[in-house]
Amino acid sequence: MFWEQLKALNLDLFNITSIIDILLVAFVLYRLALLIKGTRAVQLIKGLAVLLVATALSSWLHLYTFHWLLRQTMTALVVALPIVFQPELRRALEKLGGGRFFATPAVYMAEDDRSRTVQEVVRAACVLSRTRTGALMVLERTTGLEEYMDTGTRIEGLVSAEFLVNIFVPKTPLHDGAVIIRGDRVIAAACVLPLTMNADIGKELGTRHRAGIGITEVSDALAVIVSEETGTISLAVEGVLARNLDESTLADRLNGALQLKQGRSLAFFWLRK
Ligand SMILES: Nc1ncnc2c1ncn2[C@@H]1O[C@H](COP(=O)(O)OP(=O)(O)OP(=O)(O)O)[C@@H](O)[C@H]1O
Repeated sequence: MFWEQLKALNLDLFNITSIIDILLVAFVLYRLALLIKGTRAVQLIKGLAVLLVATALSSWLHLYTFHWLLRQTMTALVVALPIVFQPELRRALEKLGGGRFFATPAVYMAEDDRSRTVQEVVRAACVLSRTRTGALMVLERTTGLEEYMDTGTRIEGLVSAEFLVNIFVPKTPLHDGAVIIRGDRVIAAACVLPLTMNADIGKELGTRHRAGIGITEVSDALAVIVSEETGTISLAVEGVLARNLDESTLADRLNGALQLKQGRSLAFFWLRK
């Protein structure tokens, strides 16, 4: 039936294969873009694009010596890149082998699973707040946070409030640093995050809050911070810190921020389901 419809549309096998080909390439490029977004590989790709354009232009304008110089630089880069980016390449290959290339970020999860994750994170934050236990929980959205996960200890356990509370118990091995959550999994704990350099942030805020804000400046992640000193719960989004949140406000904001932005990657969302 489907086949006949396609024939009626005058599409031959070559065209169908081409469509599949294009879709596959688009899918792989999209996943790669997600993987490198927010990492130092982005700068590298921008640099390479500039070099490529300059090489093409120099050839077109017959600037032979300059063109020769650029070509030599490109050749040297092809040799140097695998060495410089060895950790990133290894990580990408490990992911591919471990099936994590296809892991689902929370924004692409089914509504029920996502709200369960939010519920558990909020419950953990409230318990930690009551007991004045310092905590930093990062929820990955579309930017890959692999490089920060690698600074901590891999866990890959299902998110639950009890589990999260347990991680932040003082003097236990994983309590220092941040927990990073992808979808419904705690991927890593004791992770080191970049500190914000924003001078406008209150002097009373220490490194936990600065690290929480910092990660949201270099990625689209969300950071839930519980203060050890005051027990207050804060949420950092896109470099902005909302402080003193109560349970329902935190849940609303997390749910809102994790919802798939309208019109964004709906085809991919469908693929994930
Ligand atoms: N770069 C970082 N990445 C992740 N966690 C960090 C980082 N720097 C500090 N931390 C965490 O923050 C803790 C220190 O918090 P600090 O008291 O300086 O911050 P704070 O913002 O004042 O928070 P609190 O209100 O809980 O005291 C460290 O023990 C560590 O767990």
